[in-house]
Amino acid sequence: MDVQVRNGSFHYPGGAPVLRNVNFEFDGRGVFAVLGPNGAGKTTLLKCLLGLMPWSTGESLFNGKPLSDWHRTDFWQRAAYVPQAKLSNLASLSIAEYVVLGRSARIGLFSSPGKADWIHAQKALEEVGIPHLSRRLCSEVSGGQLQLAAIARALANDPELLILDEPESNLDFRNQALILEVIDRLTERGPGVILNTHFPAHALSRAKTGLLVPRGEPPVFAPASEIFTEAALSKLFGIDVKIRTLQFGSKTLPVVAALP
Ligand SMILES: Nc1ncnc2c1ncn2[C@@H]1O[C@H](COP(=O)(O)OP(=O)(O)OP(=O)(O)O)[C@@H](O)[C@H]1O
Repeated sequence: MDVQVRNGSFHYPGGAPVLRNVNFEFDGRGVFAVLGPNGAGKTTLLKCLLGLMPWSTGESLFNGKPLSDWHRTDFWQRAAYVPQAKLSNLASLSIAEYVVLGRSARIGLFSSPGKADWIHAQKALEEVGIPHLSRRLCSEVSGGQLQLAAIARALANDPELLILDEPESNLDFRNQALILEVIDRLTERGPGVILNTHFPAHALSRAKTGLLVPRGEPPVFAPASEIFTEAALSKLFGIDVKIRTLQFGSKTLPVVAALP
């Protein structure tokens, strides 16, 4: 699904502007990365993009159509959003029940999930490597496992567009790699991924295009090769950043270091 933001700006009621002059386009193929320091407005940007909070000015368009013209159910059958992990009020659900909720936009308002919905949920749990946790309560798994379940919940919806807000932040080294693998498999099959990440190496290794979100300045939209550079990242984070590549057989992996 093609995604565009035109002239987006946002301020909380009575507050200073958090975002201004947000302009970007993602063709819905591969990975689009969002990178910036804490508090710059990346989560706010994702919420405004998806209409979960209203842009103060500007608009989001999906497949060229303003979000306001989309039927909500139609939109949420195609898009899935994974916010930063929170247990909230879902603690009493099993992981399988939590994941099947990802099918909500495809299940009638007064209907219960059918066999096909449970199969989708189980497949999604397998995709993120935690099918064995399906009967466990959400309150009985770790923060990282809950994060994996949240991603499974989004995958259960078979989205065309997946929006991930810091999906790796709660995860150990192995599970971070697992999520990147899931993203790779997914984007090969078709769905596009918008990835808000605190890991420049993840943005650098996956994204074709992206958005740098500095604090208090308009975001910079450009091809990854232009914005995920030592100079741009050093300026963005206010610290000397060095990028090197490591070769492992046929794989080239970027390594990004911040030098104090
Ligand atoms: N409900 C709110 N009311 C007022 N200000 C808020 C609210 N939520 C967030 N903010 C402020 O808006 C700014 C942007 O917050 P946001 O969560 O979008 O940043 P972020 O770039 O996603 O940060 P992080 O990388 O730390 O997750 C911050 O300065 C934050 O303090």
